[in-house]
Amino acid sequence: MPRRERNKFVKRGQILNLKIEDYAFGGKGIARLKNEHGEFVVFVPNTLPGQLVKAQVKKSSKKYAECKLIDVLQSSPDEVEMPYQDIPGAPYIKLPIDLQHKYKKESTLSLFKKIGKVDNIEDYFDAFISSPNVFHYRNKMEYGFSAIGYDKTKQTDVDEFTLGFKRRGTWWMGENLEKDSGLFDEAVETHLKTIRHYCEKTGLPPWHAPRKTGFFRYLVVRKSHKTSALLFNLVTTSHDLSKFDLTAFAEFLVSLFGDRLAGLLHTINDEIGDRTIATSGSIKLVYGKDKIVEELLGLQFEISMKSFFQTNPKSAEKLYSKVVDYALEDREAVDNSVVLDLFCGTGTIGQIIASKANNTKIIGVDIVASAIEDAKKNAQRNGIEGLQFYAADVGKFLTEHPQYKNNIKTIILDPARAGITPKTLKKIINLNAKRLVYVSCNPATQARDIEQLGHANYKIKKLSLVDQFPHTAHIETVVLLERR
Ligand SMILES: C[S@@+](CC[C@H](N)C(=O)[O-])C[C@H]1O[C@@H](n2cnc3c(N)ncnc32)[C@H](O)[C@@H]1O
Repeated sequence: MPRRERNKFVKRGQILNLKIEDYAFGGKGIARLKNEHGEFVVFVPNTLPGQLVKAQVKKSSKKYAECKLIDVLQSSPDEVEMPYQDIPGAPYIKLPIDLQHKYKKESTLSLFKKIGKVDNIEDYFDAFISSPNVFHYRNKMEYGFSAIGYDKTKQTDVDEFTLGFKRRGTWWMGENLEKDSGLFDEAVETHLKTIRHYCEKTGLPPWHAPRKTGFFRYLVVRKSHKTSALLFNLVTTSHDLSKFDLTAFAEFLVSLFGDRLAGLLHTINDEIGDRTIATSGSIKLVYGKDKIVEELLGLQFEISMKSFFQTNPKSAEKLYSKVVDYALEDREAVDNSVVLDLFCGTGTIGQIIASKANNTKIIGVDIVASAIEDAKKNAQRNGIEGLQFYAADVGKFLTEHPQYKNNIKTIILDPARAGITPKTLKKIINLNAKRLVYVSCNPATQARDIEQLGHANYKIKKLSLVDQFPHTAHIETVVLLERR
């Protein structure tokens, strides 16, 4: 054994049984090991205080180790029975929602203290906004086909046609979704096993991840919470396609969902990478329409299979209302002026502000051209004027448009999980805006950026947390910053 490994408290690859005692940001359970040298901390994602878990060490240093969860050996006394199937995407579903909120709030605020260096963050805390629907809140789900399943009794891999999600912690094994997971549409998930039986009966093979062969790959479903319409996308390889009757599959879906079925798309994806997004490849409409319409705060949005749209629309309404409240709190900094909506996606926030403010011009910028196209169409559809959208990298856009420097009072920021790059953040600071409303789906990178903004005299005025994804570790934050 190498010397470095010998000196460590635990070794990489080692299997440990751990009692989880605490909860760290991002859904990491904390266990503590003790020996004559003192205490050693072990993090295990997707676990919660009170559980006894089996985990494997992935990374080990002198002070702590990071593990991968293998199995929950004993539930936490806080957990309650649920009528739903346990899936990797909802590791905390058995924890009462109030406790989930408590863990999310405490761990997020402590992150702002540690990374953001805001010791008195509690003083700025405004609201914890719960999701209006705690269950069945999602509007999109990606189910995967697999040729390898898991035999629970024998605790081993088996050759099996599965449709559902990956087995927790594995990339090669699938697990059937036999009933409602409590996250997406109840009827779709109740019927998923019927869809699986239909596909299995064709005799065509599901995807075999290690061999990278097979026909059936994914079934993606989008739902409009406004109209209940369902849009399906069946992803297969091209091999054996002539043996599969797509029209008959569409008719079968109609027999299950009736007029809820808005459309069926078929995607051919022959790429071998299993991590390929399920909607990449050549896409063709088989039945109905390729779009569904969703409503948010009274505005209508057309959503295609590929376009980004908030996954929990009812909660997104709450999130957007908070963003708009913060922005409109100082009308003088919004009315009769230009507001930048940076990382605007499909332009939702900008449209809501434009519909409520007086004579405000919104400039939306996003790097994804199709999102900008959708943003333009949506603004037109809603009859909202005063919006201009640009498909560009925010950093490049700001370099190419120096006219905004010293001319902007309010900026909306809603970057992706990685946060804002230091170079772009500098350009945003140089705009010299009075107020920033910074929305984030990853408070860890937001806290990092807020530390930098602090050096440029932007101070937090208010902070709200929005629980967009109950039963997961995710939390969305809205922070209002003002320049002193
Ligand atoms: C969280 S989403 C924003 C969602 C948007 N506010 C909405 O409600 O539809 C983050 C967005 O940042 C965009 N993005 C990522 N990197 C970018 C960059 N360098 N420049 C511009 N946009 C970027 C992504 O395309 C994505 O739409």
